[in-house]
Amino acid sequence: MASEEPTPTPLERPGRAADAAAADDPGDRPIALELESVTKRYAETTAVDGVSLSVREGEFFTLVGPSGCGKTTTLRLIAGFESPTEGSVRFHGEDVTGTPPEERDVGVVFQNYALFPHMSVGENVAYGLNFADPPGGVSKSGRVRELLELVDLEGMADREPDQLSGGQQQRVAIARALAPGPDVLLLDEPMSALDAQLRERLRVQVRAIQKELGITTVYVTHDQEEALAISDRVSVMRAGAPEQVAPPREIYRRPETRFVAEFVGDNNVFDGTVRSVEGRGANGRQRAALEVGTETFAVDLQDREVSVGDEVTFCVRPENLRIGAGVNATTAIVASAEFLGETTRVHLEWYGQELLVRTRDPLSGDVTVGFEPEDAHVVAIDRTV
Ligand SMILES: Nc1ncnc2c1ncn2[C@@H]1O[C@H](COP(=O)(O)OP(=O)(O)OP(=O)(O)O)[C@@H](O)[C@H]1O
Repeated sequence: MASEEPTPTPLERPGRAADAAAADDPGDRPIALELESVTKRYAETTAVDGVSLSVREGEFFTLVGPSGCGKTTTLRLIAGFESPTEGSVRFHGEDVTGTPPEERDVGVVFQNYALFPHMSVGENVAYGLNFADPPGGVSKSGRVRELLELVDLEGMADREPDQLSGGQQQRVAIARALAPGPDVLLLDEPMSALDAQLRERLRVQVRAIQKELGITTVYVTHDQEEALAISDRVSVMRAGAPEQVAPPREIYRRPETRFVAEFVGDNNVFDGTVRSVEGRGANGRQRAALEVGTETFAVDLQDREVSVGDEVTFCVRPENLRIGAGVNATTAIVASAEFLGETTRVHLEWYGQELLVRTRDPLSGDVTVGFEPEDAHVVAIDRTV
């Protein structure tokens, strides 16, 4: 008799949220939405280029990348505002490629709030119901009240949108998108119109709302720091396709390509040639001696296999470049410094290449920097054979 039970509202989805919370690894949850080999072309431009990805139930999944890499188009393909030139979109295994947006059970939040200025906050949220009855058998006003409570705007129903701050307006837009109890929430750069402080506060609130509802969420941003802070998994996109899809820590610590290494956070990227490969050290990993210009550095290979003569690209995060360190030591010249409060970001000149290092103490002149072999991460190998 399940079909006779009222549809649960998102606020009443503790089962789903609890299930999602119980499964620590999002990889254990069923797939909520999937793109398979999706391409979108506009005349000369290929906006999305053969993208395959899947998002699990209750997952917060972020598309991040530079301007024009296809983030918004990917989101619009999921929403149904665009149809793919090739490929298919599936929700819970069901093909929705030809299904119009209003039949897809998605709530969408755009960058510019898009609230109706002549309607009150409460009327704006109620509009999200699209004249349908509220889910869960609650009254329309009850539904508006519970949504405003969810987004921390209780008591604001009678205000006009222009009496609210940008962050509050965006929370009204989120409440409106959630009103009909959608299965999936899609957010396209929802914070880019806000100042830095508001953005940081709103991203904590958005994550809390998403977790409370356990709602599958796809989020678009060009801000890599925001992507790392808010997501379960991140897809770093480049030229219409994902370059790496992984949890934030993995994206940061183990970027798979030079592009990801350079796009996400500060990094020092080196190109070297393998001169020798040592056996496994105490940590069980192989270590290579890499010639970079006139220097030779010892680099842990983690699980990568290299041969003598291979060209290898590796990176070392600025916080892992140690001043005065004895291991892998080399000399660089201080070019400039930016005081950031907790730390200072120092730009060093090193054989025509810029290196970044983070320190607490002021630096000047010539400095010795080094890094531990295990703090280097190999991002690409160009084999000689
Ligand atoms: N309706 C359209 N007609 C023609 N080209 C389009 C259309 N929409 C997007 N494009 C092009 O497709 C590419 C991807 O655009 P998209 O908006 O998806 O990128 P984005 O990563 O979201 O960029 P941004 O961060 O600047 O919003 C761009 O080159 C863009 O100019």
